[in-house]
Amino acid sequence: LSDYDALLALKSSFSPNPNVDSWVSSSSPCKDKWTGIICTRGIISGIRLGNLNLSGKLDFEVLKDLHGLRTISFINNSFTGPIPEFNKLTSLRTVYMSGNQFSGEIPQDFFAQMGSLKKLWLSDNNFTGQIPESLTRLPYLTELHLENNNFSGQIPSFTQHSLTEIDLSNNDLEGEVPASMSKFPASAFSGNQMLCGGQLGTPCKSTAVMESGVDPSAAEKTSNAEDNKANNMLTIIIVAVFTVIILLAMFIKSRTRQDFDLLEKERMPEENVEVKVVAPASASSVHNKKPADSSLRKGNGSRRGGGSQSGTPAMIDLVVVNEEKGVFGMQDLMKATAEVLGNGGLGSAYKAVMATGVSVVVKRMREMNKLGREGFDAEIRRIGQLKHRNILTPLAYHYRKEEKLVVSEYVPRGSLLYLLHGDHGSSRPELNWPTRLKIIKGIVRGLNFLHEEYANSELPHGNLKSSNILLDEDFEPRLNDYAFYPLINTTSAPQGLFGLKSPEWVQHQIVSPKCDVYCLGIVILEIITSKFPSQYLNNSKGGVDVVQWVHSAIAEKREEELIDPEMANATNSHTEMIKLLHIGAACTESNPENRIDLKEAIRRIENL
Ligand SMILES: Nc1ncnc2c1ncn2[C@@H]1O[C@H](COP(=O)(O)OP(=O)(O)OP(=O)(O)O)[C@@H](O)[C@H]1O
Repeated sequence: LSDYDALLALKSSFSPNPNVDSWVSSSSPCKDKWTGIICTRGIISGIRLGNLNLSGKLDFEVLKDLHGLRTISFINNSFTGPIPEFNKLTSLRTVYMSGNQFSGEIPQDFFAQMGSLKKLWLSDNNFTGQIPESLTRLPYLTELHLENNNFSGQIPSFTQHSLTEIDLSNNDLEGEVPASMSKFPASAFSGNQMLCGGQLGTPCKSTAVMESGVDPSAAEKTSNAEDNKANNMLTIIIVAVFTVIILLAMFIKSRTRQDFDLLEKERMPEENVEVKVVAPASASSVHNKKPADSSLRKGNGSRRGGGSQSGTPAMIDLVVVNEEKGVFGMQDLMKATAEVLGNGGLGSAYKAVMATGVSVVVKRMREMNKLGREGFDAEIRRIGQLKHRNILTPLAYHYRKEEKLVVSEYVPRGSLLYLLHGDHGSSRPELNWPTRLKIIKGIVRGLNFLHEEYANSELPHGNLKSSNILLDEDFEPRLNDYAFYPLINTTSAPQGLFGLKSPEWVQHQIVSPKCDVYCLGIVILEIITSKFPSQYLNNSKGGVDVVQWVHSAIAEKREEELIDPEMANATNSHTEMIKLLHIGAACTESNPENRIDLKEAIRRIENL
């Protein structure tokens, strides 16, 4: 369906109404300003038909091809029936359906494909049944309004940090408000008779009492002895719960520090013990330049490596492979304030701000035993020597058989993934075309550098994706987590490296530098469309299949639809954007034989 056919089909799905008389086939939705249609440079980005006395049913499936559509609002009308299938529109960011007469249960997985959804308003309707659990898995959800309905059952646990506004008041919800939602005020839950928990001031009865189905008024009539027993049980449970909470809080507080502690505690007995340490040939470690393969006495005095007491033999804790940010050791990391950044396919990442003011990221790698200590040392040392403005060079590493650390400079603006899809509130920097083009050019320059440095490698980068592209203050990109293919255990590599999500690996386990070109294509399409690629997910649930989308749009000559509406005003640059979409498509050809090579992609991009 063309845009205009799609809107006319939507119109015919609800009852005739003079308020949408401007929607007629002889005119155009954007140019002729159809009622409620919001266009951003010729692309339909919103439908706002609130307070227009509309009624009947809504068929949203007909809007499936409106790829620029981000917002729909039908508030305060008289629509009836079950929840309309706006979940077929997987790119929607805001949905306002409050103040209608929608009714019935919402399927639990209704929102499973709506990975971009940020704001959902379904308040003041007649919905029943449980709150759909799929809402708890929407990564960018910020506002959720379900108040004044008849939702029942327990509240599922919303753990998203993005969620800042929630209203579940005046429903029939029951049970305990999940602990993860304690930051929300009592008013968010009021008017639910059977709800209990901290902020409501109604302590919950013990599970045993609730599950036994005993009516509280009947319980009151039971003997004093039973009351006392129940009260005692309740007290024990409350005390236990508080103890657990306090322990948990203490544990979380000390967790990050412990994480670092663990890294160097080799679980040695307390008495002095001889350990063999293979000292890297020219390591600039904090214990500087030990002779290779030296036998070092390790005891209580020197257990906590990183304290570089001169002359004290100690285990080599942190091997500095690049001194650009100075020389530091494990103890400096241990003294640092640390925070968890995330958990990726290769391991978890922590930010640590050291006493010197230098901020670093420490990444714990789990599955890197393919080469052994010397091989690992050689590879990281080699990476540590790389110098290119679009490459983030690691600063140091720590080696243990069961776990490795790689330390890099912290890049304050964070990743391209966060810039494109993160929740920035109102402070998200404008992502105009020149900025996006600059980012893409920086990425290919960095990638080209790696392909030259690792000309003999099967997979020079191996893990190119938006979370591994960090941006400095001027939006200059720096590639991260590259050249790990030779290090990663064979069985873990497909899970850990995005390069192995290329079709030739998935189908035939073929690895080549062209896998990096495929990843580059995904990043290009992600940057132009601002869509989260489904290719980044392991379960193909959520995100947008940008490859399929671009290939079909090109075949049908409707590439304009893919361009992020935020860039719609840059009319002079649309030709360039479409050229870049074609380059992205050529990079993501599923057959590597038909895929352009990196040099060709770079030549075309540099010509833009
Ligand atoms: N040096 C850094 N500076 C700033 N942010 C960083 C840095 N390194 C990683 N991050 C961010 O920390 C988060 C977690 O990183 P991590 O590398 O663990 O996950 P990932 O990139 O999603 O997966 P993978 O393990 O496959 O690389 C990501 O959002 C990433 O962009």
